[in-house]
Order: sequence, then C-alpha cells, then structure tokens
Amino acid sequence: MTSPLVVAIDGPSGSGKSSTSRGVADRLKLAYLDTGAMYRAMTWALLRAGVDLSDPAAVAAAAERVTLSSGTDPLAPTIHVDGTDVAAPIRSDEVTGSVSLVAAVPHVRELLVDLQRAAIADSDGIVVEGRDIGSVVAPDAQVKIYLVADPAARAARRAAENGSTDAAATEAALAARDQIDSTRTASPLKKADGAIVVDGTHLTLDEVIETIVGLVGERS
Ligand SMILES: Nc1ncnc2c1ncn2[C@@H]1O[C@H](COP(=O)(O)OP(=O)(O)OP(=O)(O)O)[C@@H](O)[C@H]1O
Ligand SMILES: Nc1ccn([C@H]2C[C@H](O)[C@@H](COP(=O)(O)O)O2)c(=O)n1
Repeated sequence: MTSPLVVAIDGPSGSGKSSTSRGVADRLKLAYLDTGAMYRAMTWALLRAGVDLSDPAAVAAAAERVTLSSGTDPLAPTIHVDGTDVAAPIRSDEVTGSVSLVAAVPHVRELLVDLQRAAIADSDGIVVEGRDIGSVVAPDAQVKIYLVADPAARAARRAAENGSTDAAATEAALAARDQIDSTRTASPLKKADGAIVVDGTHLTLDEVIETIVGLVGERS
C-alpha cells in the first residue's frame, strides 16, 4: 500500500507559502496545514494568559495547558484555541512581533510537531507549510519545496496586503523575523535535504502553483 502524499513547503516569511500551499492543495484535492498559524495561536494564548514570553521555562509550562485545533480544508482553513476562533487575532502586530520567541522554545515545538504529525497521519494526502516541515516534521515527505522570493518582493507584497505604505519598515520586520527563525537552536529555518528551491520573485501566484503541481506530478 502506498502512503498518502505529503507535500512539504518551507521558506522565509512572506515568500508565498500559505497562498501557494492552499492553491496546490485545492488543485490536487489534498488537505492543507498552516503550521505558522499554530505557532501564532500558541503565542496568542500565552499572551492572553499573561505569560512572560522571555522566560522559556514559563512558556514551556504554560504551553502544556493550551488546546489547539486546526481545520485543514484549503478553501476554508481554521484555527481554534480552547474552542475560540483565533484566525483574525493571530495576525495582529502583537502576535507577529512575539511569535519567534515562542517558536524558539523546544518544548513548544515538541507539542506542536506532535499535533502536526497527527494531522498528517489523519489525512488522505496533505500540503504542509512552515519552516521545518521537510527537515523535522515530515522528513520522508514525497515532495519537499523551499519557496523563496527576494526580500523587496516579499515586503512589497506583504505591505500591499496590509495596506501599508512603508515597504522599508515591512522589509525590516520580515528580515528580523527571518534572522531569529534561521538562527535559533531548535529546528531553524533551512532548506531541507532533498528540497527543490522554487523562486517566486518573478512569477505570479498561479505560476508558482503550476510549477509546484508539476513537480508533484513528476515526483509522486
Ligand atoms: N507569486 C506571487 N506573486 C504575487 N503575490 C504573491 C505571490 N505569492 C504570494 N503573494 C502574496 O504575497 C503575500 C504573502 O504571501 P503568503 O501569506 O502566502 O506568504 P507566507 O510565506 O505564507 O507568509 P508568512 O511566512 O508570513 O506566513 C500575500 O499577499 C500573497 O497574496
Ligand atoms: N513550522 C513552523 C512554522 C512557523 N514557525 C514560526 C516562525 C514564524 O516566525 C512564525 C509564524 O509563521 P508564519 O505565520 O509567518 O508562517 O512561526 C516555525 O518556527 N515553524
């Protein structure tokens, strides 16, 4: 019996992972898991509980008490904390500015990697996006993609999405998050062994989706 298809899509902040992964999952009729949303939801829960995020032991202990659930329909993904829909608040500046601290705590990663592997095991095929999917969460994924785009393109797209006129500030914020995510000790952002680099700088979203759907067709 062949195992269900797993497509791992990693890359730096704002490179297009979520939009691309949802598009690929929709095209191939697969489930979709946004692991960044899980780290954001954990951060939201810890902020709400008043946990000192600069204290890794306090973060690790409090994380044990948080119940997360992710809905994996690529057309309507969901994320809940203890039954509360947190899809909107996890995108706040406060969460975005704190999430890298929480994601650097090894026990938080253990808890969330367990949930991610359970979602993969429950699926009949899935696209999973994040920073460590091809390297840690699903190293045996049949297709691994490392999606990149130039910092200026990423910042311009993110600024347009947020209605910001300050692309320079957006670029600095993306660079700061990438620096923390790629230099932390626990599961840093990196290209996984065997991952194919896709550079979306000069491609439309549809072209990136088409490229990855083609790679999946070749390799699965
Ligand atoms: N190839 C593309 N061409 C134009 N715009 C794109 C392309 N890919 C993604 N975008 C846009 O760039 C923005 C960032 O994309 P997206 O949220 O998918 O990135 P991400 O890598 O998931 O970000 P994050 O790491 O912060 O979660 C969105 O507004 C999205 O619509
Ligand atoms: N597998 C993952 C996914 C995400 N993170 C961290 C790093 C990001 O700064 C943060 C939010 O992710 P985003 O919503 O921007 O994709 O979560 C991680 O460490 N590992």
